[in-house]
Amino acid sequence: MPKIYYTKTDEAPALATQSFLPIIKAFTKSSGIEIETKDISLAGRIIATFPDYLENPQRISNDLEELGELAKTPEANIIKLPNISASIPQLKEAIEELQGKGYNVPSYPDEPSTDEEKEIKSRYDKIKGSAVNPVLREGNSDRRAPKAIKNYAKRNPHSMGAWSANSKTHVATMSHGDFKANEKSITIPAATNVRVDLVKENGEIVVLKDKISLLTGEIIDATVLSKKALLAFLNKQIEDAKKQGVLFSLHMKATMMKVSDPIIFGHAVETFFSNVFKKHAVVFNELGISPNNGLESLLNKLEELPEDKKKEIETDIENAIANGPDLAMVNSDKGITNLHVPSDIIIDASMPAMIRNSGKMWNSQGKSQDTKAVIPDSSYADIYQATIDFCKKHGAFDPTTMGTVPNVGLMAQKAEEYGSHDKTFEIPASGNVKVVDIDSNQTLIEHAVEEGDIWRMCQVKDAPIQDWIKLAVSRARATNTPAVFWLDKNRAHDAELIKKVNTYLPNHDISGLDIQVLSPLNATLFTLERIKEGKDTISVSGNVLRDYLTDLFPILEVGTSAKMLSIVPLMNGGGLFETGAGGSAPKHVEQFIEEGHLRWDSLGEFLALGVSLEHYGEKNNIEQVKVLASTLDEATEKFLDNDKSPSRKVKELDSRGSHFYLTLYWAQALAAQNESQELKETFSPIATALTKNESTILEELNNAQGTTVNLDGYYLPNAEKTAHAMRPSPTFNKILSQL
Ligand SMILES: NC(=O)C1=CN([C@@H]2O[C@H](COP(=O)(O)OP(=O)(O)OC[C@H]3O[C@@H](n4cnc5c(N)ncnc54)[C@H](OP(=O)(O)O)[C@@H]3O)[C@@H](O)[C@H]2O)C=CC1
Ligand SMILES: O=C(O)CCC(=O)C(=O)O
Ligand SMILES: [Mg+2]
Repeated sequence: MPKIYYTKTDEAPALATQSFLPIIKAFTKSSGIEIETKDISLAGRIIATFPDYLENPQRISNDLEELGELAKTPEANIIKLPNISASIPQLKEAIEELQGKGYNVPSYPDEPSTDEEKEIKSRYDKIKGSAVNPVLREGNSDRRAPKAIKNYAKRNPHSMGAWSANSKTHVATMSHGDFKANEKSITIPAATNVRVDLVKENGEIVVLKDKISLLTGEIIDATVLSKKALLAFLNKQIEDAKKQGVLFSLHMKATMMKVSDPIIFGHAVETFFSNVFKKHAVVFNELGISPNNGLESLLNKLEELPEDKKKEIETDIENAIANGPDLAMVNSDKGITNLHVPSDIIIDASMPAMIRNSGKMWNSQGKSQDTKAVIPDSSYADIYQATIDFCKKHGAFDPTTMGTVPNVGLMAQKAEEYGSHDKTFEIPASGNVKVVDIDSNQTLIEHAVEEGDIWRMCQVKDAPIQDWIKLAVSRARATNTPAVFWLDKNRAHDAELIKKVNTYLPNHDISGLDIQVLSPLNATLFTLERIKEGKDTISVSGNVLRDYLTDLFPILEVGTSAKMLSIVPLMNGGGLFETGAGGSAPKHVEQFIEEGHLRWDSLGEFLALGVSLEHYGEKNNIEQVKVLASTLDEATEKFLDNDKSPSRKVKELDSRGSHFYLTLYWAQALAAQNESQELKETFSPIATALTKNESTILEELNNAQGTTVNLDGYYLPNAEKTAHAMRPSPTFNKILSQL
């Protein structure tokens, strides 16, 4: 019997899983569906990577690798919850926690010197950053707000901060010397292998990458960000933020862009605290401080110093903060700034959250303030500036009337920038970087570089591009909605992609469809005008814009991307069902531990399960499973109608209570339907018992709130304690156990 694979991840979604997965298993059991859990949590991935360091019973299989292989098969049916894409500080915390629990995994070597340390670092580097999604995403992305969700948002609009035409909020981005400015791109005419060389000024050749295999029709592009230009830009923005009295806030994707963006983040930290770094250069060097890991890691390292030295540096840091522009805060109560941890402010979620909040972020007093959003590379920055300008002119969007913007995203097989980690280099010495065809020895792309510049190469294969264009046409057709390819003919990579769009679109029936190609800026303007008028527009975009737009529009339209349907039709016929675009919500865990209330909204999981069951039923031609899917859809609609999403406040309905209501409505829908007698018989008594015990169950769930919760760990919480904490209603558990 084929299986459904459910992923064990991290933080809030992992907690929610402890409550929701037993429900899924109970409901699918009588239909013979086996739900297998695969551990792709950060802790799980670390443990699976170092079997040779562990005792036998501690070893676990490499579930991510297995799922990655499975994703390439027609049998794949995977429900993927958000997981931590770890920055180095998070990775180190997780390692420390595991070591404290008796796992003898090695520490992360910051500056590996021996071969053994280099090998350890290379294993950790595969776990670092966004290491899960690109492995599983063997298909392109189809993310949208189902009608029921959109209707719910129209009836129950989330709060939207008002916009003033006088807002000083703006985007600051580089005008030259960045990735956008230096991009070069070509389409490969016939399969070949290339190498990346750095030819130093003295003629010496350093091979940066010895072999990259390319397929016929693959688009490659390479570009470089100038360190000098970046530093000049950052200095200017820090000064300007202070002059204008706005918050300085850096927005990056240090997780998915795990090589380039931590370096850029580090330059921002070092520039902001330039006097401190200059004055204490020797000590910092001795302590092995890297600005790329952020201010928090720096402050932790200071603990190793004698008290007076530590105090002196801390005072210098405090002075730098006091003398600089106001810094945007991640947590003003705890004094955590935008520059503390590279993965705290992630552009896809943080920019829309700011736009939703009147264009303001939080300052150190916990008050909201106009902001300079610093997005160093200009490739995609103008979509945010355009949205800000639009809000300044027209006021905030109105969720009760606005249209929707589904996305079809080019993502498969590590497409574009998000697959560039292994081809991104901080340049060790000035010279020229060349992409050289190994067979012909011909240089395909060349850039002059200086020491400290960041050079990178991206790839996107032809088959995923064809699949993406097909998916765009099929979504446009299915919904009769205009589709816009967000591509800039003046950008080298996009120009190559536009050629493909022009080649492959005629392979499809596009009669009567409105399909356009617009630059990201014009596409933003076109789309914003339309959503304001209540009209829908499909965005068809590359991988980075997929990521940005599937938070931007959902957050404006329905309050959070966690409520989105996120399907990845795998290119070999399987299905990967992601749970909205929401992340792993670390703040939710904090609240749960402090007061026993989990505000994680599992709508994304409900929707993913619905499409996963539908896929299962259709693929295996099992009517009963199709009924499970359609009744789950009904239950989800009722869940929305009755507003049973978790509240933000303790002692009110939380994730566990919301799961109870979904269960109740699902059981009721199964009891009410007549397509499957077997399901009707199985679920009628369950529906009756749940209905009868509603108030008892709610009371039991509510009583579990209001006190601190000890899960005995963050990255690897105690399984029993977590399961116990997430299933505190004996009445509910007993009813489920009857299935
Ligand atoms: N697909 C994936 O695997 C993804 C993983 N991530 C990872 O998640 C972590 C956090 O990323 P971050 O950028 O902060 O984004 P998050 O989406 O986790 O957090 C931003 C905010 O969005 C709201 N939110 C997100 N999901 C939900 C939900 N299901 N229910 C209710 N509210 C929700 C929360 O708001 P509030 O606090 O106001 O309740 C949350 O604090 C990182 O490690 C990141 O790498 C991020 C994106 C996707
Ligand atoms: O993989 C990650 O780090 C984040 C993924 C993400 O933000 C997305 O796909 O929307
Ligand atoms: Mg995202």
